[in-house]
Amino acid sequence: MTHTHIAGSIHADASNAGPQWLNLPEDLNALDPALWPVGAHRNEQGAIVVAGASLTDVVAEYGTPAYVMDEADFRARAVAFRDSFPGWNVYYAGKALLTKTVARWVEEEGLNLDVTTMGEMRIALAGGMPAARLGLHGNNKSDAEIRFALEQGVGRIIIDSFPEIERIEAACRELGVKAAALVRVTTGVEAHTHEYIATAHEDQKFGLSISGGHALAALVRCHSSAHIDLQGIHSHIGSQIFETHGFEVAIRRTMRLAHQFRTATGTEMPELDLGGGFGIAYTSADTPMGTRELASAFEEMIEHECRGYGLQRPQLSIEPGRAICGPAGVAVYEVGTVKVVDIEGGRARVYVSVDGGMSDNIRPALYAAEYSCVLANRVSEAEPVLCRVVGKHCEGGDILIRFVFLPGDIGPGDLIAVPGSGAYARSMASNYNQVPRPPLLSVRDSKTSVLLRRETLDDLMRLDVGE
Ligand SMILES: Cc1ncc(COP(=O)(O)O)c(C=O)c1O
Ligand SMILES: N[C@@H](CCCC[NH3+])C(=O)O
Repeated sequence: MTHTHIAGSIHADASNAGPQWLNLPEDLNALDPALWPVGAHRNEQGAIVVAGASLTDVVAEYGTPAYVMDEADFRARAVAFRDSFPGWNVYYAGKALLTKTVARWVEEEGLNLDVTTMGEMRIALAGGMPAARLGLHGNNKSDAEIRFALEQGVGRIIIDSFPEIERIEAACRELGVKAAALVRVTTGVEAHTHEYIATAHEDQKFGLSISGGHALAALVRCHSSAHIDLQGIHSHIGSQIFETHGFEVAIRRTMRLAHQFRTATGTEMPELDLGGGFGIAYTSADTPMGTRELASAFEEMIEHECRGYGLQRPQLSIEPGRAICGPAGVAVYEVGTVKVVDIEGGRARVYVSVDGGMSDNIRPALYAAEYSCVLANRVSEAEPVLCRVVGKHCEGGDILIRFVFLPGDIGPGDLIAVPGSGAYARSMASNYNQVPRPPLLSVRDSKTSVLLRRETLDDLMRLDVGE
């Protein structure tokens, strides 16, 4: 197959250089190890290989779009958290990506699992995660969810409101059990991330405010409840965070709250859960922290606060999601069209359309999240061209990658692969435009397994029970 330079004379000159953070890569065929599953490389034909499987072979069998997870990479990242935080409870946040198999990997690597809904509880249990190792979150848990969690013996419920305390007490009374619980608090931290994924500033739906006094009132209320076994304080400041500063403020405020709780009740708070939110690299401009670096920063901050208040070191917990599954997953798409569009200033933009889009990755549309991609089925020596990768949906905002340099001979039938697609892509996927959701495949020692099969039009037709 010959590859024509469809993008014509559009070169990576200054006027088409894209945003400041985007560097012109020295080698467009290279795979930045900061973005890709460990060991990802190109084979002799130039195709990308993940965990021993070439993406061209994988899509020849399963089609595109597809999410491809490197099982060993996922497990290694889970183990890195487990081993970097010895003595801590590490809960993998299932909202980032959860299937029965993923729950099994998490269980086998000795992590616990954070779930948010009946669906997540059911999948986690079906995957063999013991109920005692589940933590149930949610700002609007239903009675059915609370009851199910208590019946199954879910290890802890993270309480998010006063009405929920009453609902839990009522269910406990009925079932004759006591609920282990933490109270999620709002620390007022303005995490440096997108507004929609920052969760500790005051004006949002999660948790009970420390500054408003609701958090302490809820803790005291739970402490005195005959039906609740209060385990601790929970804080989650947001997601895709790169610095420790926000966590430092959260630790200071939650430890002061623990001190106030001891003053009010004479009891030390047994546990502090700092939530998740640890950022990953989606483009080469991102610089996430390592797990050991995070652990020692947190340990130091907590020790400092404990010393200051004369508190014992509480049991500590974290809930990483994205940082475990995100970099282990790659999304593969087939290019359908390449179009050069004139834009202002006599410039042009190259639109590369792929066979997926906002239905399989809503993050760019929802959070203006940046991604990167490379040509996946071959190498190319063509000149780099600044491209915009878009999906196939009826929506102008259906943009997967706003700015990326791709070889100028990219064309229909080529594959592109998007690293960092293991988190919040399949788990947030939709059927917009009646598009069936892609399969989730995992590769281990060159062998590919299906974790979630591709949805079919028959699946969609079966849901439509109207006349
Ligand atoms: C309570 C809670 N814990 C953990 C997480 C996981 O976050 P991340 O995937 O960014 O680590 C989230 C999501 O932001 C969350 O809401
Ligand atoms: N879903 C978000 C993160 C927040 C999810 C959990 N509170 C993302 O894709 O980045």
